[in-house]
Amino acid sequence: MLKIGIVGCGAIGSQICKSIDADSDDIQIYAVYDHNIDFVYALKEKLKHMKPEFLTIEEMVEHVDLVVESASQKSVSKIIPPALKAGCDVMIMSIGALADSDFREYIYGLARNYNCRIYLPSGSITGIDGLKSAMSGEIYSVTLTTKKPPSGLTGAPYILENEIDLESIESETLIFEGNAAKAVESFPANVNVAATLSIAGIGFERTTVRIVADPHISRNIHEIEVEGEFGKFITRTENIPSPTNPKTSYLASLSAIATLKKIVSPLQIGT
Ligand SMILES: NC(=O)C1=CN([C@@H]2O[C@H](COP(=O)(O)OP(=O)(O)OC[C@H]3O[C@@H](n4cnc5c(N)ncnc54)[C@H](OP(=O)(O)O)[C@@H]3O)[C@@H](O)[C@H]2O)C=CC1
Ligand SMILES: O=C([O-])CC(=O)C(=O)O
Repeated sequence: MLKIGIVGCGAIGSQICKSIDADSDDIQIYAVYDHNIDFVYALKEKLKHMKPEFLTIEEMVEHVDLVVESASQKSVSKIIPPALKAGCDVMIMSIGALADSDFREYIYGLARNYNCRIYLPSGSITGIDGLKSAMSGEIYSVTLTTKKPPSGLTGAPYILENEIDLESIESETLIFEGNAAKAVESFPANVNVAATLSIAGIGFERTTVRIVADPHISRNIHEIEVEGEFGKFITRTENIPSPTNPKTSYLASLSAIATLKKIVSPLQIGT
């Protein structure tokens, strides 16, 4: 039985709990934590089989095998180092926090020293399997084009700093183009997938990101184009947003659940 603790009980954390509660004999939600205490109690009430404890990160690492971060980029530095130092594996959803190369190397070092694993789910994109395979040869370019309804970009630092009036956008508009390092810093709650692509592929400096606001779409669309020695692939994922957080696609939660199930399965499929 894999005992897990979840920090962050919003769209992704709640969906993980509900799905594991409904359908897993091999995984136990042992503990949950969110700084919105009401969210935690509301979630606990919805679970039919499991009765997770409400524990802080310092408390939960004493009991669980794996800690899931589904909170925010800022929370990652508070959650992941103590979990690894306590010998827990970790799964990170706010992958943009790993754009900081010093922090990234620090947690890779902790994982090596404490013999732990760091899981980074594919999230709301498709094509990570192909990119990982292609990385065994030379890659020439990786481009992510993310298209969201303007409302899905509200509150992003780049939007605020550049005083972009999202409500006045009437047609498909390119809002940002740059490398993944800058994209993740500018849109921390929108393009964690750019960080996932960078880590799986050619890095934050060489991965290109385009962010488009389109008032005529209701889905979060991620298009990925990879060119390399192998040839070229293109993926396009049209994501239904999570009902409780339109910035987050439902597939991101499903990907976290699939990663947990993969950990406890004897069958490892895909690259
Ligand atoms: N890898 C991927 O493909 C994807 C990653 N994400 C990322 O995953 C993370 C979770 O997403 P989602 O579930 O939609 O987010 P939500 O905002 O729906 O839920 C996150 C919850 O965690 C809480 N929280 C934030 N910081 C802390 C902290 N330090 N300690 C305890 N609780 C905290 C939040 O509270 P409050 O809001 O009050 O701070 C909120 O209740 C986000 O960072 C998001 O950007 C999202 C989609 C795809
Ligand atoms: O869920 C999505 O569509 C993508 C997202 O928010 C992220 O990568 O942070």
